[in-house]
Amino acid sequence: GGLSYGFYDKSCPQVEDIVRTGLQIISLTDPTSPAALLRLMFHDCQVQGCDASILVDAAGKKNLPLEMTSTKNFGIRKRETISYIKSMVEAVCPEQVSCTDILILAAREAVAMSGGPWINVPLGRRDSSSTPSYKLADASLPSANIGVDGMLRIFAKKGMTVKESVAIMGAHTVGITHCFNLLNRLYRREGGEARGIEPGFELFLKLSCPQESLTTNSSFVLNDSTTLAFDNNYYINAMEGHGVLRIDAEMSSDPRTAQILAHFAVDQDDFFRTFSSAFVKLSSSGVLTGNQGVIRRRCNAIDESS
Ligand code: HEM
Ligand SMILES: [Ca+2]
Ligand SMILES: [Ca+2]
Repeated sequence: GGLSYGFYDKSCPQVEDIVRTGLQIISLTDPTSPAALLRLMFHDCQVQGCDASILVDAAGKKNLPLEMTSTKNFGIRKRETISYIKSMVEAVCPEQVSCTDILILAAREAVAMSGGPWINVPLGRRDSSSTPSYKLADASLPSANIGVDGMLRIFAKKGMTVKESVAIMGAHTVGITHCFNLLNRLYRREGGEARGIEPGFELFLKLSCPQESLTTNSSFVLNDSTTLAFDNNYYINAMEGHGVLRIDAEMSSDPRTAQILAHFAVDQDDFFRTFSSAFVKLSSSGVLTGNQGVIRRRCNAIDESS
């Protein structure tokens, strides 16, 4: 509701091209940027809706602990690239395009640029004029050790089918996981034996993330074996017991998700189609439109006057 295709046709027809160019420049300097931007979109939309709240830096007299200080946002990277693209957009169409739409378009380009589907997204989102505290982020973002139940609940709230929920998890076909997020999975197993992990792969994860490394925060493993390519390898890996996170692994044995996983592992086209409809649902959740919210001039700051 409130979003439309071609929203900027009159006010900023160049915006989609500018975002694409910006992302090409950003990925040349760091080819892992597309993955970071895709996760950034999810973490923004999950907390107070898609409203660029995650981009705001604490500043001035309102130096509050904002959502970025939540440990659930550990590993979030590349927030500043949205401000960079925003400045490119402002130079051509000042005060027309929201930071939120730029973030969604950047995530869309991130998928396409990595070899995934090109997703047609409706636009017209506005930016929040308030930012939640870290407490809302703590409560709204999934824990790194979530299982199938919790995952399905999160995406059902966004109107996704089970198939779409499995498809949106395919975002883990790109990017990395820091060892910090594997602590519970590898060394503090409260629920007993891990499901869906092949012993050789578990050994590999433990060697990549020795217990001592978990406090240093910088070591990581790849989310799938083709970490820069948006493909269906994530599902093939998960079927073989090579899922990195608990959710990546457990979907292969849960009766609600196993067959969908097996299907995406052999049908990349259907994965792409289903991912696209799931992406539109995720990126349209809890949005501000019309006269709600603002169009920020700078993505990382909320003007005291507005
Ligand atoms: C229940 C759902 C999910 C859980 C529990 C989860 C958990 C995680 C965790 C723990 C990481 C590792 C972060 C790090 O250590 O730096 C990660 C990475 C990532 N996630 Fe998810 N995720 C979920 C859903 C999603 C969704 C819906 C998307 C996007 C549509 C997404 C995209 C990504 C991407 C692209 C990365 C790699 C980020 C990078 O390379 O910096 N995830 N996820
Ligand atoms: Ca948000
Ligand atoms: Ca991949």
